[in-house]
Amino acid sequence: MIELTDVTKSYNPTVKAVDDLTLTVRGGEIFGFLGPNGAGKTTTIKMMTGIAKPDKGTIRINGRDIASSPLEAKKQFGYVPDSPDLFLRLKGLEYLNFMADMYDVPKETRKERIDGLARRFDMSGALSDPIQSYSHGMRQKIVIMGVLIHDPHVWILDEPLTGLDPKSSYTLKEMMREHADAGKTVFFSTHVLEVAEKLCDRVAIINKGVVLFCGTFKEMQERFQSDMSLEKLFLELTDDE
Ligand SMILES: Nc1ncnc2c1ncn2[C@@H]1O[C@H](COP(=O)(O)OP(=O)(O)OP(=O)(O)O)[C@@H](O)[C@H]1O
Repeated sequence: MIELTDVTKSYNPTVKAVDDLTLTVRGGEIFGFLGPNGAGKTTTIKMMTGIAKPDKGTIRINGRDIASSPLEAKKQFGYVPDSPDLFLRLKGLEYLNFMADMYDVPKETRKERIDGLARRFDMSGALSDPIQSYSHGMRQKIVIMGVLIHDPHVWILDEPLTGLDPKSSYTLKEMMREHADAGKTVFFSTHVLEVAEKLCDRVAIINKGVVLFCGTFKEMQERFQSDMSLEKLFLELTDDE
C-alpha cells in the first residue's frame, strides 16, 4: 500500500510541481499514474521513493514513513526510474548480483530468481556481456530485473514500458498483473493510455501538480457521462484551453 497525504513540492517560489496531493494505492491493484508532460508524475514518484523531499505532507509505503523510517520504507519497494543511471562497465550478471547483495537476497534463491527473470525477459544469452554493449531496451530490462530481484512488495515504475519490444512489454504487463493478483501493489506512470485502459484497476490523472481524477475507468466514464476512451477523456480533462 502507498499512502500520500497532502504532499506538496515546489522547485521555485511561483510554481508548485505537486500541489497538496492525497492518494492511496491499495494492495491487489495496478494503479496507473497519468498526466501530460510536466504534470508532476516524476516529482511525485521521486518523493515516494525518498529521492526528493516534499515541502509538506507525509508518504507511507506499507505503513512505513519514507521521511522518518527511510530504510524500512525503502525495503518495501522496488523502483524503476524513467532514465536510470547504470553501471555500464559491469556485465549483466554482475549487476544483478550487485543488486542482490544490496538487498541481502540469499545465495540459494538468487540464482533461481536470476534464471527465472532472464528467461522471462529473453536475457539469458546476454548476462555475460557488459551492460554498455546492451541496446536501450536491454538496459531497461536489466534495470527491471535488478529491481525485481529482491521480490519487493510494492512496485513503483516510472514509464517502465518505454523502449521495450512487444514481447518484453507483454511479459512485464503479465508480471504486473500476477503481482497485483497476489495482493501486492503496482504503481506505474505511463503516457500510453491504451495500455492504462486495459491494464489498470484504477488510475489517477494529474495536471499541473493537481489530481483531476482518481478511480476506475468505469467511474471516469460515469462521472463524465460518456463512453469515450480513456485517451479522449484524458485529453478533455487536461485541455487547458
Ligand atoms: N529538478 C527540477 N528543477 C526545477 N524544476 C523541475 C525539476 N524537476 C521537475 N521540475 C518541474 O516540475 C514540474 C513537474 O515535472 P515532472 O518531471 O514531475 O513532470 P512529469 O509529469 O514527470 O513530466 P514528463 O511526463 O514530461 O516526464 C515541471 O514544471 C518541471 O519543469
